[in-house]
Amino acid sequence: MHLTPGMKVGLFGGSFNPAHDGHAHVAETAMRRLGLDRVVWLVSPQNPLKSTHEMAPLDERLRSARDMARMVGPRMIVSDVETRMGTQWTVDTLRTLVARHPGVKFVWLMGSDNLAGFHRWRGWTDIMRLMPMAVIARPGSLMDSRSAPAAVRFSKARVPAEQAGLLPSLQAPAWTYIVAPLNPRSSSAIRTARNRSTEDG
Ligand SMILES: Nc1ncnc2c1ncn2[C@@H]1O[C@H](COP(=O)(O)OP(=O)(O)OP(=O)(O)O)[C@@H](O)[C@H]1O
Ligand SMILES: O=C(O)c1ccc[n+]([C@@H]2O[C@H](COP(=O)([O-])O)[C@@H](O)[C@H]2O)c1
Repeated sequence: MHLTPGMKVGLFGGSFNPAHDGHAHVAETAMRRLGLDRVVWLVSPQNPLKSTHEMAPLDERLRSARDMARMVGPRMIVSDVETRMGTQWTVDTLRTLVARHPGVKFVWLMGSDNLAGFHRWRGWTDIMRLMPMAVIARPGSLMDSRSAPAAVRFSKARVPAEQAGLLPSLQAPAWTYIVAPLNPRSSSAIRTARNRSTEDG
């Protein structure tokens, strides 16, 4: 992936099983609100906290992410770097990318459902100290964003959403919670609908 020093780059990890317009919404919202030059869709070999059941092969998920990212625009990059690195842990991925791309201003992007369980991720406090983070609100997980253990632990590092444009240039830990217009799509709902239509017919 071609990134140059000074670029503001969102890192957007996901299973993308399959990709959908909720993902496009996260990438587009982050790009606009944070003023990002690029968003890298990191297609995960396997989320360590998710079941392997129903996980489509990587090639299929990469294709799905590429099709959706193309619709967002030319600033999107879809990457299988985690598979090539042989890691499924975000903290390892982020450490490697920071080391490989000196001077790039990275921001970790995720939906608000992941904020609730973020304290169960390996090395989560290290992730918070590695790069700023932007959380995009998602229906069904609109818990008070102040009550997640990660939000409590890093409450002093929270930046108001109105100042999200500053985030890529801030020293970590720094994070924001963006309540954009909500998008209800989920990969699991798409898989359920597909399975139902196969059974029906
Ligand atoms: N509709 C949405 N609104 C906000 N964030 C979303 C939305 N859909 C996915 N995300 C975020 O995108 C990232 C990747 O999500 P993922 O690929 O697991 O899709 P998913 O729809 O959550 O999948 P599943 O339903 O199988 O759990 C996660 O950080 C997730 O929170
Ligand atoms: O590193 C971890 O402990 C960890 C635990 C859960 C999820 N993640 C990452 O979070 C991102 C979103 O995952 P998912 O399955 O919700 O799309 C994806 O990049 C995963 O690798 C990472």
